[in-house]
Amino acid sequence: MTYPLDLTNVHAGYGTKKERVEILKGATLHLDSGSINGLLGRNGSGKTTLIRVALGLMKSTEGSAELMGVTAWDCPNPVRERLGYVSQNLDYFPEATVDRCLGLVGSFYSNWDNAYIDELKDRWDVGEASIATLSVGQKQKVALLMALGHRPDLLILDEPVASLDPAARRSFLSTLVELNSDTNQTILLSSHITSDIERMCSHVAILHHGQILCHTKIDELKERLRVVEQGEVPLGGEVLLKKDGQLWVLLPEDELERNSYARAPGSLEDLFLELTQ
Ligand SMILES: Nc1ncnc2c1ncn2[C@@H]1O[C@H](COP(=O)(O)OP(=O)(O)OP(=O)(O)O)[C@@H](O)[C@H]1O
Repeated sequence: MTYPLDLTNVHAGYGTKKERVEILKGATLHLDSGSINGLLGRNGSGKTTLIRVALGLMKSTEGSAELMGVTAWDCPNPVRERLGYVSQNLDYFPEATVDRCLGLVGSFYSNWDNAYIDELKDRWDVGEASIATLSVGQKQKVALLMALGHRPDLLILDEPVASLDPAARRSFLSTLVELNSDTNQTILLSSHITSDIERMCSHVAILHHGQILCHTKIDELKERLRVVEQGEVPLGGEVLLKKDGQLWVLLPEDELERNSYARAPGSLEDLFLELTQ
């Protein structure tokens, strides 16, 4: 099966052979086509590093990273054209105006949709100014426009809404959900705002200690996660974590009614904090 993004047992880190820090230690993540995935992890857990490997900007030392079935590191241009990416670094073309900047990026793509960009500019209230004079939130909007104009099949966003005000954040996130339902676009979005992830994503992936602790539908995670004693994992239960002598397990459907299991916290934020403490 070919996934838009397929990471298997990825190891990656920084530094020289002598002084190396391993950040990803066997991370595995397969994104289903058309899914919207929130990537959660504590500060410094390696979300940006995982995104760099996924995009072929950084080479893994072990494991494999594939985009649409081809190795991310050697990804050919026709596959790259199907990607959209917004990084945390927003200092693109500071001397250019917004339109000049969008025009330049658009000229790289044969399918750039100017009408769509104009519509989004109106919707997000993006005016004409030189990039250098924009606030961080305004720059973030321009970066998002640059990533959306060619309607990519896979959109990877590294904390895209961190600097947007609540109104702009909602508007942007609902545009993403619309896009996804119109075009079956696959989205990976890292964010610390768990309520946003809960509201707009179908799936959540939690990165912890260099591995993807779980990657599940959010509803299922909230419904099926229970704490069980050692030796009590039911058949078909998926152990996510061992903590304080207990196991955090995704129960199979037919075990949900048993009362002997302690229910995990209800909100994604509480759950994330519990899982990664
Ligand atoms: N270019 C680099 N060289 C050396 N170390 C780096 C580099 N980039 C990141 N790191 C280190 O790798 C670790 C993971 O960083 P990364 O940016 O991937 O985490 P993150 O989960 O995206 O963090 P945040 O949520 O704070 O944005 C951190 O300890 C960071 O200091």
